[in-house]
Amino acid sequence: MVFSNETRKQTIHQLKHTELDLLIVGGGITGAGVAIQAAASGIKTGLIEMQDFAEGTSSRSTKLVHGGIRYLKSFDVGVVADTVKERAVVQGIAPHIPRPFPMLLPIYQESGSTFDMFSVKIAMDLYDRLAGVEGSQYANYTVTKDEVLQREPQLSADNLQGGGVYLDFVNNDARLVIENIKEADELGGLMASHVKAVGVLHNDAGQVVGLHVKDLLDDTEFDIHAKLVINTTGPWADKFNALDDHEKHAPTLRPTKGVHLVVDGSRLPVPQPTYMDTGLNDGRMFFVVPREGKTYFGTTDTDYTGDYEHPRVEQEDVDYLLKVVNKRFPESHMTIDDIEASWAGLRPLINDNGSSDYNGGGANSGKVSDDSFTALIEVVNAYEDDQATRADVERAISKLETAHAEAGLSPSQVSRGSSLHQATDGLITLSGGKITDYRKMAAGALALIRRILVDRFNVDAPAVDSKKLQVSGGHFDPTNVEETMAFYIRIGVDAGLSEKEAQDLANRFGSNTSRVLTYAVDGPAPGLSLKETMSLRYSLNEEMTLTPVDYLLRRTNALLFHAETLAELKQPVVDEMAQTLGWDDSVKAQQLAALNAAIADSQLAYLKTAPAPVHPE
Ligand SMILES: Cc1cc2nc3c(=O)[nH]c(=O)nc-3n(C[C@H](O)[C@H](O)[C@H](O)COP(=O)(O)OP(=O)(O)OC[C@H]3O[C@@H](n4cnc5c(N)ncnc54)[C@H](O)[C@@H]3O)c2cc1C
Ligand SMILES: O=P(O)(O)OC[C@H](O)CO
Repeated sequence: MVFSNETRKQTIHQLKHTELDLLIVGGGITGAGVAIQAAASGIKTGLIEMQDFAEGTSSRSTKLVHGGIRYLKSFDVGVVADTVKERAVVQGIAPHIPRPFPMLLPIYQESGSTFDMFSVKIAMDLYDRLAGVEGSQYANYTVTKDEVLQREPQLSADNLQGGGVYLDFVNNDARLVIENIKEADELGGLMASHVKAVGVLHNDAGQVVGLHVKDLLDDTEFDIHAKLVINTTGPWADKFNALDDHEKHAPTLRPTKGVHLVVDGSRLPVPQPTYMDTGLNDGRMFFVVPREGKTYFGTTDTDYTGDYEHPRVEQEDVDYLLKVVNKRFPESHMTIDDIEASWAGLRPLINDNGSSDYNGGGANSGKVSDDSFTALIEVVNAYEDDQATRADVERAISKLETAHAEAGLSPSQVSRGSSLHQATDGLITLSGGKITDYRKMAAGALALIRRILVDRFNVDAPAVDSKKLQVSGGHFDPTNVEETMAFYIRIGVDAGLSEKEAQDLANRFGSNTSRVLTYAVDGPAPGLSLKETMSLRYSLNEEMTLTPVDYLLRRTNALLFHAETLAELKQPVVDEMAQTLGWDDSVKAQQLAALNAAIADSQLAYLKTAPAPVHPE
């Protein structure tokens, strides 16, 4: 049991009895990126995640590693420059995960268009230059209206001018997280899922020295002591900071919900990822992405104040996305009954203007939100009562210096930049950003963490080159992906798999494939194929997979892109997990019920069976 339910018990024991150098709270891509770099530097690192790893936003993205070409329109060149350069870095450290897949950008002449044929070429040239792909096989080019329709004959031809084609990457977001977490564990990090931070510990000097946490698997509570704590809780960042009763953390997040829907590829056949204006003059662009015989499309971008752990797809989200897809693909006549799966996630957008050094500020508008204004007044009052320092006031003012008109920005206008901040009690918060620039965000945080460790604690942790720090499964030459995959496919076939099955495992597990193949020496588990047996047993023993939903949604994506296999797959998966994890019948029944609920939610059963709205005559 390398990274499993068994080893989790030992990890919890160590977290209780070790003073860490660094405690990370939040096991999405941001926390995972910090964990792998900290552990690689020899920093005594712990990470706690209250759900499954990646169960928050980092398994609910558009599953792209991309620079956000549309951000060029709002001159957020800083974010684009950071993220588009990071595409190649992420591919280099996780070569079995992001794959290059040129994007088609159809251009329509209509009010509110993001680009026209002239500006799209400028944007693509800038995008390529920032990414360093000019002159390569992936250099961008424009195509005529006929060429666009040749590629996607179902696209509406009305006002279609032509299109652009430029490089971006498709990604497996949840897999990228778990591979970082596994590597951090391999490097000595203490990684624990289903542990929730419920309080912040301070010493007599008012400095943060750890967290009070709850193991959600057995409801026990305990303290974890650490020299430094970093908040990487994404959309929850303000909620977590509110636990810190020694500090007045101004709210910074403006979470917006984004929804994706999945249909069979035959219902919406696109040969490549396609990105275009919605055509509703709402400032939104819209992805349509082919994946494993399906097509998914999205997203919405709406302010959100609901349940952060379970953001739901609502009728208005479905109506919006179907309206857009039926406008752009008028022959598809898509309805809710075509939807096979769906997911909703929360963007951790930074509402205030105190973005990190990674991002450009916005035009100085002078207008600020009530929250920011109140926070400033409170810190000035505290200063006058000798409860805050001059630095606190200066920090609050600096947050307003390049103020966006926060209240005036639509969700899609808010920068996708990141923020790195240390409060006076020492608590560090790394928030915002995207999956694509997670490595760079973490590198910035590690530079701060290493500086504090040496200045305050005389802990001198060596820097690592995070651009070469490969994740689990990614230990091979990133310039040789096809040949490496061919090798793992060959050994998979030798182990009794079909070519297709071997390819699936090689794509999923990369350089770990050799270990995966050892997990079915005694043949397939009852009701499972040899491939599924290998994959499930490896995932239970080496990927901290604790529930059927962990496996079918986040470790394999079957729930999203292979809905037709679930009826046959779910019971044998639950049976094999029960066998391995020692579940009694009642636990088994609970797990099967939770899986059925997750499948029903993904398939929008609660909307499909809802009575049709009664329209007044
Ligand atoms: C619809 C949509 C589409 C997107 N598409 C893309 C894309 O294609 N490419 C891209 O690069 N980016 C994309 N993004 C942005 C990207 O998904 C996010 O920036 C990124 O996933 C945020 O990761 P995170 O680790 O900061 O947050 P999360 O992944 O949400 O992780 C935070 C974790 O903290 C945990 N947590 C919270 N409170 C506590 C606590 N008290 N104790 C313990 N744990 C706690 C949560 O359970 C959660 O797992 C998209 C986002 C959305 C919503
Ligand atoms: O935040 P947006 O609007 O750029 O949308 C996120 C995309 O779907 C992929 O990053």
